[in-house]
Amino acid sequence: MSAWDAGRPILTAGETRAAEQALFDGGMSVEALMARAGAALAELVWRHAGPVDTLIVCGPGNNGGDGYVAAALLRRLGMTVRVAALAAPRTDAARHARDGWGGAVEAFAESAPATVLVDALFGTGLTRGLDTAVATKLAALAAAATVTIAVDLPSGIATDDGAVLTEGLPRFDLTLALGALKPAHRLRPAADHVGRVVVGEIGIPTDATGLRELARPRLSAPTAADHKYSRGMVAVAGGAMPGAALLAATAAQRAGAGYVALSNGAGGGPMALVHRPLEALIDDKRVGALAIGPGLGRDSAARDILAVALGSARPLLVDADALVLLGQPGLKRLGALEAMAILTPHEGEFAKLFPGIASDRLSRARAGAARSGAVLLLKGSDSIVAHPDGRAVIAPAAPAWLASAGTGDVLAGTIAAMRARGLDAFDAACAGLWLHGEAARIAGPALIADDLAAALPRALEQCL
Ligand SMILES: NC(=O)C1=CN([C@@H]2O[C@H](COP(=O)(O)OP(=O)(O)OC[C@H]3O[C@@H](n4cnc5c(N)ncnc54)[C@H](OP(=O)(O)O)[C@@H]3O)[C@@H](O)[C@H]2O)[C@H](O)CC1
Ligand SMILES: [K+]
Repeated sequence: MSAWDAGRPILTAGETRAAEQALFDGGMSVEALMARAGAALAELVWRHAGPVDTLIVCGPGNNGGDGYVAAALLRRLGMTVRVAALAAPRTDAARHARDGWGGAVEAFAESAPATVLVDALFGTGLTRGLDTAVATKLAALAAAATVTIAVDLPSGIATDDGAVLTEGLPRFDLTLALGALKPAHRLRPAADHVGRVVVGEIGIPTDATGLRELARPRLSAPTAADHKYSRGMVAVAGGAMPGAALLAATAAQRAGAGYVALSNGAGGGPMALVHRPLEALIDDKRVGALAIGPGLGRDSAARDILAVALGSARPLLVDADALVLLGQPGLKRLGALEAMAILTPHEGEFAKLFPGIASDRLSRARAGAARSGAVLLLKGSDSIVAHPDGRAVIAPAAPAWLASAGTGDVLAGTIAAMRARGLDAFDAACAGLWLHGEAARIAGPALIADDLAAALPRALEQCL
């Protein structure tokens, strides 16, 4: 199974509406779908919070409708549940749901807090930030609650680009994503507000998605028929700063490559690391991935090394300094390569390589991939892998301890190992990214890049 198929689908607001419409066209009513959403919400509240007093705040759209349905179901279970409305329902389905609740509806502005707060104010239909009074009240209700649950999305974040449109928005404990994840559940800063995300299956079709969540890769263990080259041969083109290239090379070894060679190294590193000149490596057809950038430097020698790498037919991974040196002519050459390359910029490198692409991170990653003809991994706490064909994968937040020197070099080496073992450029970037995040979890607080490389085998073990 490819990394693409394995990941959970992520739908934008528009895609969610289209998917729901497909159900309606097939004869399902909005009310029936809302009944499923409300049942999923009631079950979540019941299971997670138990029979404690609950306040469900409902907005005017179908997000509010889900809240009324859940309120009626929870009342039937004997729970003490109150409903407060920000405004009267504006859709037929939401009106129908409120009628089904039939109980008292408090005014949102005057509602008293409860142990459990359920936010059903706005979901995918939010078009702007909350009014200040609404935002202040929501924050006060959340602060007074023991458990906070958001329906589909915390009210006040944009569904598609991860923007937080509302100041003082609470951080929820739990979010029930209806039908599928949305980009805001994974893109920061919105993702900082969703807490644990549970997907409530309501039967909407998700096959048409171009976006998925990063999934654990499935990797085969070596068999008796394997030898060091069949397990993947990685070349790392070193330069001015040997430590960074050494980290990348070590990571490639620890990520399971059978043979790793480093050029321009200053010696040192594991005994199993082979030191060979770049010229000898680029003509070696057994090299399944050539990583360039970590420790390369930006001087004229670095430019020469990059030119040699770009002239080779080996599958390339371009990182760090090499991204900065690449420039527009280099980008053009990348797109024309036989083997699809992988670019791994952080935001700063991305901005230098793709001036003028100013948009949200997801759109930027996709535009960079399309413009370069390469798989692009935009690094950050919510890393994104984009394919030139438009597909993209978002990684769940990785440990913030990763913000430390050399961790990017480890990522480059890890991805190179995945590419050399035979994965295509997109799957290799996804697999490497997953292993990197998992290694960080294993390495724990105050990790340094060396620990990360050392933790890779245990991360790899989980994929076999
Ligand atoms: N579509 C379905 O059949 C189902 C959807 N589900 C749930 O529904 C929501 C999406 O519902 P929708 O009605 O499209 O949108 P919302 O409930 O999120 O809100 C739309 C209304 O809110 C107004 N609005 C938007 N932003 C604000 C704001 N900042 N302040 C005040 N009012 C706002 C908007 O009106 P405007 O014209 O003023 O923009 C709408 O009246 C989805 O998230 C699911 O929870 C069910 O799951 C299944 C069926
Ligand atoms: K909500």
